[in-house]
Amino acid sequence: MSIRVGFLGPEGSFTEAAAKSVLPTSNHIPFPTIPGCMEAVVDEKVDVAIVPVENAIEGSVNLTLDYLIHKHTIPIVGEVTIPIKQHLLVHPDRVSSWRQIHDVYSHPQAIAQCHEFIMNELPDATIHYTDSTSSAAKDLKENPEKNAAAIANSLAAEKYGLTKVKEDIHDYDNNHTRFVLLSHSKTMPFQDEKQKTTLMVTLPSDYSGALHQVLSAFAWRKLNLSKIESRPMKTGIGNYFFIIDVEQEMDDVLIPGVQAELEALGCGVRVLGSYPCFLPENTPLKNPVPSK
Ligand SMILES: O=C(O)C(=O)Cc1ccccc1
Repeated sequence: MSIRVGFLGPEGSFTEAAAKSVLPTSNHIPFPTIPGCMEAVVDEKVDVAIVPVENAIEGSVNLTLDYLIHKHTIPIVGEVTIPIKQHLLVHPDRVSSWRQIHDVYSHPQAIAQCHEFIMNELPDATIHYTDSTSSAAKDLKENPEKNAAAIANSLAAEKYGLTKVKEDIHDYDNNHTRFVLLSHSKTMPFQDEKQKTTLMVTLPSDYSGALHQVLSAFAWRKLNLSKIESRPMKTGIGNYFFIIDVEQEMDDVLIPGVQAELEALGCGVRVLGSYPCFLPENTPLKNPVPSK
């Protein structure tokens, strides 16, 4: 039986593209929201959920991080990173009059990735946030009377019969999004050379130099970190969780050693997952260095 993969839908979202790049032969099932997608794993409606976690222009997807930290402890079992190209889509009847549109609909991350474009080209338009880019596109198809545009990808344009009036409207070229796969089943049918382990760390209160000591535990073991992010514990100003990505898989010595050292300092440590990182072919993550 093929794996049931829940993704942030409806069809035509970037998350669907990410899901199909890493698990092409699975049964892909759309869910309207990021929390809904995660709940589907908890309720065993799907075997894996795939949700966006970080964008190269806009940074972390806080809804995903907070849900992972506060609501459900579903292990991260994989990561996939894909290029993101945002386009301005309108109903075919509005192609020649797109500069007169009143409303722009999209996911908050997409709106933020196209902030300069909107400011320069559609300064008077009202912004409306949607649960996904594809739901914005679907809504335009279903309501052709709206004098509006959606920001979404080519798949959504095709799927919902909309016209791309401006292509590649994201403000920076090197636009990528990282998605995580969440599942209670440990093995996923893909492998990659690159592995990561994500830890969530809380610091003891009133302890000077605590974060420095946390980082030292990784540094002297020569464990490379690719990301450190703080999120509020939601218990009061100044209380944070630190989410730390280590560039290696869980082992028997080094990461357990970090964990023991941090716990001895009074920190709380939770392993959110140790997983392979999938990069579809021809996905350079950085702009090429210009030749002299
Ligand atoms: O809304 C989508 O299509 C998503 O999959 C979330 C998202 C939004 C913007 C950039 C990358 C992913």
